[in-house]
Amino acid sequence: MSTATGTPGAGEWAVRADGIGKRYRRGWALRECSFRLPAGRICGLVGPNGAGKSTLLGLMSRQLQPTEGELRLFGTPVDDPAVMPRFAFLGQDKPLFKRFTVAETLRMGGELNPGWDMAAAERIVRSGGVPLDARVGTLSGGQRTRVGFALAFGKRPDLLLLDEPMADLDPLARDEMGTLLMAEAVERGTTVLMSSHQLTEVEDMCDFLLVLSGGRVRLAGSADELLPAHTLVTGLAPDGTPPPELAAHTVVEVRTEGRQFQALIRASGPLPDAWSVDRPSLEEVLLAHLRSPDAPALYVPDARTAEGITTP
Ligand SMILES: Nc1ncnc2c1ncn2[C@@H]1O[C@H](COP(=O)(O)OP(=O)(O)OP(=O)(O)O)[C@@H](O)[C@H]1O
Repeated sequence: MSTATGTPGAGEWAVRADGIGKRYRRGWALRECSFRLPAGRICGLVGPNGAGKSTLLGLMSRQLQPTEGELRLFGTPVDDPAVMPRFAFLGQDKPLFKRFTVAETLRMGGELNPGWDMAAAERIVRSGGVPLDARVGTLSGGQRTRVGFALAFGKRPDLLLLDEPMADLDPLARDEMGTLLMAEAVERGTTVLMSSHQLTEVEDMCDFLLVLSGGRVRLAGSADELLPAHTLVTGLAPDGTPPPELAAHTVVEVRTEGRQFQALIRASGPLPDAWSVDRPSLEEVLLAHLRSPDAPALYVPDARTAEGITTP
């Protein structure tokens, strides 16, 4: 609920992280992560291998405990058992009992989860033509993923945490599961946080983005705001080096090829007329940030916690 002042109430943030960090024996996997994710969004969690995505999802799904900082789901601290019914987690390996039939698996879901929606779970399984009497061990990877989705959605979570759940699917099954995921999430207003290395999938499905690199947040915000903040500029680099005028802007990435440069920037003022200016695609913005892990971070206001995060 919004308050009278229009400030969102605590429950409107599906996730709120204040300075969270996670240290393993080898070192920090996540450090000083502060962001918030508004409820009802489909958020892509993007970052190179080892960026900390699984660790972050592990903290949110209570499989790991933060070393520092505070994490809240819908305003409730994540270590409070009251958050348990509010989220469901689905990872790459689906922990299903191979000897159970699909029907038995869904029944077990019902026994473990008080608000279980058997009709929704069966609909997801049936729409993929997965026989209810088949043993889970005999299903294909794609069919098992569908059963995993049925278990996750049957729980009727407010927050669905997905750690590359579609990585083992063929393009057709991926597309089907993506459509199913969006339809179910939109119908119920479920917040989804989904890690993926497939940038086109992120571009197609997600309206909010969280980009991690080296255990830190690099981009956080709605695609609608992050995208227009970036500009792709191209121009001449006569001596093979980027022009000094770039220094007036926040440069995410600059590349030169022969006597030309191309840069993804966040413009701080007018650009030289000699440069050609384009709007980048979301994939171009994401790729540039993945290639330039040290580029200055950007949080749009909705994603910013009250703590002073400085953004260029
Ligand atoms: N159980 C663990 N013990 C020690 N170090 C770990 C453990 N899990 C992850 N790490 C380290 O923490 C860092 C972040 O790993 P994490 O799996 O969270 O990244 P990721 O973004 O999910 O990567 P990927 O895209 O490869 O799945 C890496 O350096 C990794 O080696």
